[in-house]
Amino acid sequence: MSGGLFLVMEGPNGVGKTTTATRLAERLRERGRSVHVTSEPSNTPLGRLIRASESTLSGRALALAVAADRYKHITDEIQPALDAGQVVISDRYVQSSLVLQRLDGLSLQEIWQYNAQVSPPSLSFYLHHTHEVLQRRLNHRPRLSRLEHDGSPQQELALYEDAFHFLRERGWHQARIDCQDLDPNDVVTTLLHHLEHIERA
Ligand SMILES: Nc1ncnc2c1ncn2[C@@H]1O[C@H](COP(=O)(O)OP(=O)(O)OP(=O)(O)O)[C@@H](O)[C@H]1O
Ligand SMILES: Cc1cn([C@H]2C[C@H](O)[C@@H](COP(=O)(O)O)O2)c(=O)[nH]c1=O
Repeated sequence: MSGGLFLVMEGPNGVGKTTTATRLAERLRERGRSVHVTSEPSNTPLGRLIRASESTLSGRALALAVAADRYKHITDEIQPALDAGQVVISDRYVQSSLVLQRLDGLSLQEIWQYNAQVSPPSLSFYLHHTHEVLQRRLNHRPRLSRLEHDGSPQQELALYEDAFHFLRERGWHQARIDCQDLDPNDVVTTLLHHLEHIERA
């Protein structure tokens, strides 16, 4: 992708994607960067429809709806921000589909078919934690989504590992961040080290 820098925050439910994306944006802004934080499903009528249909839209229909939202997200929001030289941080992207749609019964190959034409990010951060901590965080939530309820942190972690290897074989730039013993600021410091490395390259 041309222009700015396209970063993606991935990892199991409750690992800290949203927290980390927000704090990374703050730290980058302090360094004078212009940052656009976004998420998938997108904050558009289609993305909001997908979120609102979470309990009823499933399997192939959900996989296709999420992929359609992603292509529109790229053309309408991500690419224009990159063209304007911004750093774009997306809370969830393709690795999420390779996990969540698999939990919903699809194969990696089918999910990839729907996502094969997307723009690869400059760097995808895969946040990782122990299943015990993830389960504890989910236990504190007032309600769980259908996929959070149907899956488990252990299952999700195993599928995220598969997805990480699957994307690596396809040449995606990814960094696996072990968040154990790291508070949110430490996680962001680790991400910034990775960014310095890719921006030097
Ligand atoms: N590094 C961290 N250390 C301790 N707690 C954290 C850390 N990162 C996030 N948390 C806490 O974990 C909880 C889940 O964080 P967050 O909502 O950012 O996760 P998420 O991955 O975006 O979740 P979801 O995928 O379900 O939306 C929050 O209570 C947050 O404050
Ligand atoms: C990106 C993406 C999202 N989903 C679904 C799964 C959840 O219902 C929401 C994401 O909500 P969260 O607040 O970020 O946990 O969207 C999906 O099924 N597949 C995807 O690739």
